[in-house]
Amino acid sequence: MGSELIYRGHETQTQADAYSPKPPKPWLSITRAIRYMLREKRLVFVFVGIVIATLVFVLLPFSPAHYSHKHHPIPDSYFPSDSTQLSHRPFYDHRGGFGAANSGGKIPLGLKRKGLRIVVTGGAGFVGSHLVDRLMGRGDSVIVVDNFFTGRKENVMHHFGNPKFELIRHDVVEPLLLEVDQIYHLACPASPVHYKFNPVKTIISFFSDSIPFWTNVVGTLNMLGLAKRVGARFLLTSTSEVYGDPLQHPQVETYWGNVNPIGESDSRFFIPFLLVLRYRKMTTGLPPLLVFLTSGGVRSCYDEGKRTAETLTMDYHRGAGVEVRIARIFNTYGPRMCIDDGRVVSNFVAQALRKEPMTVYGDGKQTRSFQYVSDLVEGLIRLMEGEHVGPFNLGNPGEFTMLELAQVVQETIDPNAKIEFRPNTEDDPHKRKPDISKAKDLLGWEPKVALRKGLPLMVSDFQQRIFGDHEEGSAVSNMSSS
Ligand SMILES: O=c1ccn([C@@H]2O[C@H](COP(=O)(O)OP(=O)(O)O[C@H]3OC[C@@H](O)[C@H](O)[C@H]3O)[C@@H](O)[C@H]2O)c(=O)[nH]1
Repeated sequence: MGSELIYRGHETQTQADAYSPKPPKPWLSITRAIRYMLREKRLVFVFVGIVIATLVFVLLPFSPAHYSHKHHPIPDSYFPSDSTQLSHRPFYDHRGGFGAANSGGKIPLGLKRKGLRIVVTGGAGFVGSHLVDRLMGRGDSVIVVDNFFTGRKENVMHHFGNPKFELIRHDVVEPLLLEVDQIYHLACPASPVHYKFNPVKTIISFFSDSIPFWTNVVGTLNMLGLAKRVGARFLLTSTSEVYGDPLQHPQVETYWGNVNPIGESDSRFFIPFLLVLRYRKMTTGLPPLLVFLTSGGVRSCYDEGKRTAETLTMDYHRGAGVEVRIARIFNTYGPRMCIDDGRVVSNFVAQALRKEPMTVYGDGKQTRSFQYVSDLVEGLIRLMEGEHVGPFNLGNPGEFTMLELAQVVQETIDPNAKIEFRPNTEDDPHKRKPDISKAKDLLGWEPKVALRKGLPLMVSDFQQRIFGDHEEGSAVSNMSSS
C-alpha cells in the first residue's frame, strides 16, 4: 500500500513536469491549460464545480446581516462578549415576546408558552414582593432577582416549591442573562435612610459596592442591556423624587422638576462619565477617586440616579428600539415594608406600636400623598401591559401633612401616641402630590384604597412582625376602635 502511494506520487510529479515547461508567452500557457483541462476530465469537473459554486453564492446571497439585528448606536454594554451570541439563538423566536427583534416568527405547535416569563429585580422587597404575588397569581413564571440589601426572603418564601417561581441572589450592578418576556426593574433602596447610607451605589446600582446612584445607573443599564438582547419589555420604577422640591403643585409628568443635583458635593456631573468609563474596572474594586467625589451626596444620589435611569431608558427606547415603560412612584406604604425602614409611615407605625413618640421632622407641615401598595401594583401591571411608554405618575392624590399623618396613626393605633419634633433633613421636599390625569385617561387607573383603610392592614403586619402573634390582640382592639 505504501509503495503504491509512493509510486503514484512519482507518477504525478512526472506528469506535472511534462505539462509545466516555462511558457514562452502567457497566451500559450492559457491555451495549454485549456487543452490540458480537455484531456484530463477530472480537472474539467473541478472547473465546472467552481463555476456552479460561484453562481450559487451570487444568486443566493449569504450575509451576516441576515443573522444580526439592526445596527444600533447603543452598545449592548456591560455583558460578557460571549453572551451577545445568545440573542441569535432560535428559542427566542418561540416566545411571544414584545421586542421588535423577536417579532414575526411563527410559533411552532407545542411550543406556545402558557404564561409570560417575567423577571422582577428587587422582587423580594416591599413593592416587588406584592407585584410577584400578583404575577404568580395570574399564572406567569416569575424570576426574582434580589441582593437582599433591603429585600427579605420572608416576603417571597410562600412561593418556594412552586415550579413557576425562581429566586436568584444577585446584585443588578453585575450583568445577568435571563430568557424573559418582561423585566420589572425595581431594584434600588427607596428609603432615604438606606440610600443615603451608600449614595455612590444608589446612583450606580450598576457598578459595585456603593448603593443608590450605582444601583440606579449601572443596574438600569444592565437590565436595559438584557431587555435589548432578549427582546423583553422593560419597566423602570422611577420616583416622584425626580421632581425634587417641586415648584409646581400638584406635579404633572411634563414638569421637569427642581432637584438639587449636588447635595453637599459638586461631583455629580463626573459620576456618569466615571461610571461608564470605569465600569469594568469597578467590578473588581471601586476607585478611591470615585468614592471621594461622591461621598458628600445627600438626596441627589437617589434623585439624580433615577433621573439618569429615565434618560438611559428613553435612550434605549429611541436608539435601540427597546420597548420601555416608566412609572414615577409616589410615597407608598403597606405590609412588608421594612420595620426600620426610616420612611415616615413605617416609622410612625412602628413607633406608635412600641409606645415610642412619633418623630416628626421639621415643623411637620410638609406634605406627601400616600398610596397603598396594591394600588401601585395594579398601576405597574397596567402600565406594563399597555401601549404607552410614559412616564406615568402612580400615586394617591390625597395629600397629608406629616402632622395629619401622625393623627391618622394615632386614630388607628393609639390615641395617646406622642409626637416629638426633630430637625428636618437637607433638601426635604416641602410638598408633593401627583396629578394622575394621564394614568386615569390612558391606563384607566386610579387608586382605590384610602389611607384610613390601608393603614390598619399595614399595622396588622407590623404588629405580627414586631411582637409576634401573641401580642396581636392589643393592636386589633385599637384598630377596631378606629
Ligand atoms: O420619622 C420620620 C420620617 C420622615 N419624616 C418626613 O416625612 C416625609 C416623607 O419622608 P419619607 O422618608 O417617608 O419619604 P420621602 O418623601 O422623603 O422620599 C420618598 O419619596 C418617594 C419614594 O420614591 C421614596 O420611597 C422615598 O425617597 C419627609 O418630609 C420627612 O422629613 C418625618 O417627619 N418623620
